[in-house]
Amino acid sequence: MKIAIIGTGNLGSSIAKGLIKNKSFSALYLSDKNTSAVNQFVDEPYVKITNSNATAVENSDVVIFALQPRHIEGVLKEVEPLITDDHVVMSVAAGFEISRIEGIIGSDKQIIRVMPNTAISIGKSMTCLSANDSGEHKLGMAKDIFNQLGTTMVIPEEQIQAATVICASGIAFWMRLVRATTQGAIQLGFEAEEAHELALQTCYGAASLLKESGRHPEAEIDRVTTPSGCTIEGLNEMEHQGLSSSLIKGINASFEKINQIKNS
Ligand SMILES: NC(=O)C1=CN([C@@H]2O[C@H](COP(=O)(O)OP(=O)(O)OC[C@H]3O[C@@H](n4cnc5c(N)ncnc54)[C@H](OP(=O)(O)O)[C@@H]3O)[C@@H](O)[C@H]2O)C=CC1
Ligand SMILES: O=C(O)[C@@H]1CCC=N1
Repeated sequence: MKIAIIGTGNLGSSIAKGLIKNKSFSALYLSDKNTSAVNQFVDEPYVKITNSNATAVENSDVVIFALQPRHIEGVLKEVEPLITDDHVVMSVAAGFEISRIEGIIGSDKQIIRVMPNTAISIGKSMTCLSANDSGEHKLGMAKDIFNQLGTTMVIPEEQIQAATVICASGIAFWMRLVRATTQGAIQLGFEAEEAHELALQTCYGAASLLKESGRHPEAEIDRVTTPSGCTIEGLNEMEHQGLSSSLIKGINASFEKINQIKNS
């Protein structure tokens, strides 16, 4: 499989890193105006780094557009004459709907919207996928690619905005919680590095326990909260201060913003 990534910034370079780690391509073209984020891969076998989006498209089967919403339209117009019926066009651009891509390259082209997060660089992304009618039969192939880089879920396109908030932005929300826990641990007397390790491994343990046990978070919480103990004291204070409510409000604010991006 010959893959091109156009736009190798934060997310494009993360996807490249994950793909290179897995060696899951016969050629990987990485195209950007400024390739500094991927120059580290210059000696990797079958990886070609270029400033030419056209070269990347012409030499690939799958083209992943990892551009900011304000740039994707111009680049799609630039390479549109080179996109054939055999290409699978993937876009990770937040808020940029399949109908807008179809409006530029045609609804007969195979198009898949892909919404990963930056953990794709280490093979731990939650990646949501949606296709247009022409691209529907390529969803299996897309799942094969992205299952090597984490977990995938095929969803209707109407839900991609929500998935962007929960999974793509969501990784930042979780990191902020880790950071806040670290700050609390420092206040309780740990050195910063120790505090970070304590917070991180505890967060990792919580996610792993839920994933492996399949149990509801509240069932696991019940196993931690000793009656009249310190855990329920802390949890109740957090809820009095609006922990769950503030997370849900943040998720809704993020969703409102992405809908503004969609309509701009
Ligand atoms: N970052 C994330 O975690 C996630 C991002 N997304 C979406 O992915 C997209 C990319 O985001 P992100 O990686 O953070 O953005 P970045 O700005 O980091 O990356 C975009 C890259 O595209 C380059 N670029 C701009 N114009 C062109 C062009 N004409 N030809 C080739 N390359 C060009 C930019 O160069 P320059 O900087 O010089 O303009 C930059 O290196 C966005 O649409 C975002 O919504 C989706 C999920 C998660
Ligand atoms: O913040 C953003 O708009 C992009 C989309 C999701 C993650 N980063």
